[in-house]
Formats: sequence, C-alpha cells, structure tokens
Amino acid sequence: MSAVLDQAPTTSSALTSATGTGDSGHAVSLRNAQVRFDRFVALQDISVDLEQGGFYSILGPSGCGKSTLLRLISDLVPADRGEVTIHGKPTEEARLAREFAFVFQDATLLPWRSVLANVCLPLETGRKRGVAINATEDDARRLIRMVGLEGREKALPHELSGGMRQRVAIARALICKPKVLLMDEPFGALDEMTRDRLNLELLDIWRDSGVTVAFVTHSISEAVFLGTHVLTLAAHPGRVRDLTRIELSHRNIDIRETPEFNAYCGRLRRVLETC
Ligand SMILES: Nc1ncnc2c1ncn2[C@@H]1O[C@H](COP(=O)(O)OP(=O)(O)OP(=O)(O)O)[C@@H](O)[C@H]1O
Repeated sequence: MSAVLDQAPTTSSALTSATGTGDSGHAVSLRNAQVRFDRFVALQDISVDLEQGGFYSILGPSGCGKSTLLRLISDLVPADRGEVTIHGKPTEEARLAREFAFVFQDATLLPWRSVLANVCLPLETGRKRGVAINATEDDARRLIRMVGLEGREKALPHELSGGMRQRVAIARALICKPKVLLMDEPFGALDEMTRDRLNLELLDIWRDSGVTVAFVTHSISEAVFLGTHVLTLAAHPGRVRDLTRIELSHRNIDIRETPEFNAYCGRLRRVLETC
C-alpha cells in the first residue's frame, strides 16, 4: 500500500487500524486485495478499513479503479488475491444477506413500473429467491417520503426528472436496510443545483440511517463536502494513495467558501497530481 503523503494535523494517517482477520468491527475491510483482468492488474495490494457509519468519498484519475473497487466490495468482480469482508463476512455471503446495496450513475429503474413498484422491487426479488427481507410497502412509502417524492408514488420513471429518478434509486437501495451503501458517481449526470440539493439530502439520509457509504466522485469539492474521509486511488495499477479524514465545523453549502474547506480541496488536488 502507498504511504499517506503527509501528516498535517487535519489529516488522518490511519489507512488501517485493524490487524487483519475476522470482523474487526469495520464495515468493510480489504486486506492486500488485488483484481486482475487477464494480465492487467486493475487493483493492487489494497488494504483499507471503512469504519462503520463513515462516509468515504473515493477520488482518483480516470481509469484508476474506483468502480472496480466498488465492484470488488460488492462481489461483482472477484479478488484474485487478498481478502475482502463486509462486517466480517466474505463478499458473497454479504451479498446474499443483502448487507450492501449499489447506486449507479444511471438510476436503472424499470420503466414500466411506478416509483413505489420500483422501490419495492428488491422485496419481490428477495421473496422469489427465498431471502427473508424485513421490510414492507409502508417502509417503501416512508423512504419515498424521505427522499422527497411523497405524492409521486404512482409516477412512472419517464415522468420524473433525472434527480428524481436518482432519489428513487436511493430509496430502492435503502429498502433492504443495507449496512453499506456503494454509490458510483450517482450524481455525475445531474446539473450543479440538483447535485447540491441531493448532496444535502444524502447527508440527511446517511445521518438518519447510520449506513456506511462508499461514494465515487470526480469532484474534489463534492468529495470533501460529503465525506468523513476521502480515499484517493492512484492509477496503473490502481492502489491506495491517501486517506484523509475530513473534519469540517459544519456541513452547509456555504462551507465551500471557507478557508477550512478550501484547505482540504487544495491538499487533495496536490495528492491527485501525484496519482
Ligand atoms: N471487465 C473488465 N475487463 C477488462 N478491463 C477492465 C474491466 N473493467 C475495468 N477494466 C479496466 O480496469 C481499469 C479500472 O477501471 P474502472 O472503471 O474501475 O476505473 P475508474 O477509476 O472507475 O474510471 P472512471 O473514473 O473513468 O470511471 C481500467 O483500465 C479499465 O479499462
């Protein structure tokens, strides 16, 4: 693993605090994990722990392996070396137990199903596979309210804006009460105002639900605004370059104009220049 670049007081040097095995109390734990596509090493020697309830923004140059890291955690690609656990469980076991959920850049809603039916979809698929899911249609309605879409339960996806569709995708991801939420540039295709609003809503959801979030973004500002930590990957091969703990005095949109916020952004920009 690459070293942390500096030890400034605002920066956590703790890339990892676990000694290695079993459920260390971390939401996600990667130990010397490697992903290979044929001969190409996409991720190399990744060792990092995500604390329960943390919000981890993930930055890095294009092609460095950010999406692959989320796919590794979510059992969509296998580790060819090393170990990945979610709350102490191997990723396949965690997937079957629905310990995590994924939100992609594209909301991937079923176009013929209403908002409510889309949010309820994981309950139906879970039932078909014999997985007991402790959630009901009332929970779906509550989540729809939480993401600000009360009154739109019967709407079809094409009747919604891009931001609304992403809200539905977030509600759908939360219906099975995952412990870990993996988000791959979920707001990347949205205009800045919508993105700002969804950033604030996501922070509320994160605080209320206690879910651990891993959030890929290309925006340094978004990474700092949302994250309790920013994990930066370097490219060729993808590896951990830095983990910075973010300690902001508050998280209103206006924080982005303050020196404390800009100091984090400046530091991360310098880290990215080395990736
Ligand atoms: N299924 C695959 N087969 C072969 N190579 C792959 C596969 N998936 C990803 N890669 C390669 O792995 C590397 C990392 O890809 P990944 O999509 O994880 O990067 P990223 O950091 O998310 O990129 P971006 O910021 O552009 O979205 C890239 O070089 C990509 O071409």
